[in-house]
Amino acid sequence: MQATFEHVSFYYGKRKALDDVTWQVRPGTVGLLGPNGAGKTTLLSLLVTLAKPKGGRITLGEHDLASSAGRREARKLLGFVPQRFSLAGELRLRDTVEYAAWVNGTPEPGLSAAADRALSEVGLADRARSRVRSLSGGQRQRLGVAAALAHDPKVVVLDEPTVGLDPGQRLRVRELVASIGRKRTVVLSSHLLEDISHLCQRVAVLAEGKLVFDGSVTQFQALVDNTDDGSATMGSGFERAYETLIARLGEP
Ligand SMILES: Nc1ncnc2c1ncn2[C@@H]1O[C@H](COP(=O)(O)OP(=O)(O)OP(=O)(O)O)[C@@H](O)[C@H]1O
Repeated sequence: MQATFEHVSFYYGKRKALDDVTWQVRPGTVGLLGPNGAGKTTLLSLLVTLAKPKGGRITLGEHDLASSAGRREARKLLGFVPQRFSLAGELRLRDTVEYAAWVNGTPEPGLSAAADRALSEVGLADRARSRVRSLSGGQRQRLGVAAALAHDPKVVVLDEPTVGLDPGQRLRVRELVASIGRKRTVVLSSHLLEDISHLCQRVAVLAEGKLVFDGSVTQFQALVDNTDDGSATMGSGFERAYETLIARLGEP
């Protein structure tokens, strides 16, 4: 499933958060990078129909997100794990995921099966009857992913899914995102270059609301000067490519 942004702009009041963004999300896993305030969350909010662009056009598959009918149909195809979400501690995991499936249009007779499938996909099937409040941070994050998967979306959008997790939990969530990406189109925003380099086939970089890079991981890594043997800079080729790109933006 493909999503297309054509000359998309977005403002908060007079503040421009996205500036003439033209971008194609193709099947596979794409990583969205950029400094703080670059516009990543805004871009994802537009993609998942939480906000409407002030200019330009977004389509998901054949659905134009400008119309309410288009947004309604697109929502059935989209799963979203926001940067911050709250869960009701008193609810059991299965009820939480069933509710998410229902909200996203899954018909009543299929709710229980949908919840079981999603909980099993995130490795929480054995906790289906536990209360949400008993979960660890990593498990809560995986429950959020289960809620986003419950209606079996074709495109899954994750905003900083590993933030605040310890290394073990981060690895588990990363493995989960990798497995989701084998079956679905995934858009992943993360500050952790390691997450992106491990999981993504393509990379998009936003800076000050503009899309300043869109290409394959190989093209991204080729941004590093070939004559640079890396001895002067710490970090992987991926990290050096990102640093090179951001440094170039600051040049006159
Ligand atoms: N609700 C809002 N009202 C006003 N300005 C906002 C609002 N949300 C975001 N902005 C501004 O829009 C710009 C883009 O913000 P956005 O949150 O999309 O960036 P981001 O790349 O996701 O940042 P971060 O990495 O810090 O999460 C920033 O300058 C931010 O201050």
